[in-house]
Amino acid sequence: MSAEIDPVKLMKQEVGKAAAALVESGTIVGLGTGSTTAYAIQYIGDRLKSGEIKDIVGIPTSFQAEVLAKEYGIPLTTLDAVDHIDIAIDGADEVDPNKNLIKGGGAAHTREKVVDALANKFVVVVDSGKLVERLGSTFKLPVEVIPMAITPVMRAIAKLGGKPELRMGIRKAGPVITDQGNMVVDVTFDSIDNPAELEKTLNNIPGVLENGLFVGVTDVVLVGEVKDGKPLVYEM
Ligand SMILES: O=C[C@H](O)[C@H](O)[C@H](O)COP(=O)(O)O
Repeated sequence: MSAEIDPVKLMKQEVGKAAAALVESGTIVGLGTGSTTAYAIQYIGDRLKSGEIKDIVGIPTSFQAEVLAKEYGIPLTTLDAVDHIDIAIDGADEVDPNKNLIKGGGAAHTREKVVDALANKFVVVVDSGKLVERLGSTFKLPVEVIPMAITPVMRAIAKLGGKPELRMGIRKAGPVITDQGNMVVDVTFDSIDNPAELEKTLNNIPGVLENGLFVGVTDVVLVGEVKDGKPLVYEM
């Protein structure tokens, strides 16, 4: 009897492989965070190992991406050592029809925004369950906040009409702590009508480091889908 293959895992694998195929020899590659990008990192490593591509360097967007890149043999560098990024590959929690995103489900959105926004080509990898008509409809908006400002920031967000919740750790007592040593507030908004404006408004609250709205940054969205039991990838 053959074991059931998880369709979501299959979509993530296929879309990760499709994104990894876009990486060319001699390029600087932004390495995103999350379970979908993890497959892209794995396949980039496979292509390097097989000699299909050579001379690439990665810029990780998180501790997780750094660990995976090392595991799969991708040499790493930092933003201090390069003057551009050719391509960045990263996941998302929601994608709207204008290719705007909510990111930060893994609390990595601050570094991701730095790297993804610098890339000449920013490729988003998602399974079809992440596509939404309106941002905020299925996922709470992550906001990274410096710890001493957590109470006033939550108050300010509530005044904007959001319902903020401090993100708590799983198998760790207390709040989630980001790679920068900060906390994350997940905010429910009844409706995000103007993502560009909300992105700026939230970042303007003293104590907010960065929020998970990525507006006007994406170049390509690769979507993984399973149809009749078979995985397929298309560009949105
Ligand atoms: O902070 C995490 C990132 O923004 C991820 O790229 C995002 O949460 C999507 O992750 P996944 O591919 O695991 O759904």
